[in-house]
Amino acid sequence: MSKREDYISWNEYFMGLALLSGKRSKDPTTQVGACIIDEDKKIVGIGYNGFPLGSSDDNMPWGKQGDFLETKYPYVVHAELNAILNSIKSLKGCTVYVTHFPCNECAKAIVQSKISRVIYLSDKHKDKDSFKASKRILENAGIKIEKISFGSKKIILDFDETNL
Ligand SMILES: Nc1ccn([C@H]2C[C@H](O)[C@@H](COP(=O)(O)O)O2)c(=O)n1
Ligand SMILES: [Zn+2]
Repeated sequence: MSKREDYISWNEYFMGLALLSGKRSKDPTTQVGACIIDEDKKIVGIGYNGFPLGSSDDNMPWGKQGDFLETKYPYVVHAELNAILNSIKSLKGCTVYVTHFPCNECAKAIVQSKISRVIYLSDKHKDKDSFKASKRILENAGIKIEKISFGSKKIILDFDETNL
């Protein structure tokens, strides 16, 4: 019997984990996931966007417009920051896979934690100033930035045990 040839690539594996992590997000508009790996391709941090620990989701707003204090924006912890805060070791030289290009606040945290590469899937917020600032922060710090695309590739997770 010869080996399987249609196994997933490392990029598909780690971005897949970032996408799966984003599925935990309760944000009704944008679900973001991040997965940090070290130079040995070991997963060292993972996260998604959500309210801070202990903040009941039922008491916090998920809106986007109107009174700033009644929107999600001042309260949500971004996926990249959660992945950094959840990390189990120093992140020097690590790579972060993130479903959406980091904002300026996450870019600062990425730089400060010495992550050296950002691989992202979507730049849907690219016209916002915070994302222009973020690109500047990352580029100025010499962080490698890569957009990956898998075309229309889909990975289906089947939880039916009889199909395993
Ligand atoms: N790189 C990013 C970008 C965004 N987020 C979070 C922050 C919010 O929960 C949501 C964006 O909401 P929208 O303005 O699209 O309604 O995504 C993140 O965690 N990391
Ligand atoms: Zn952010």
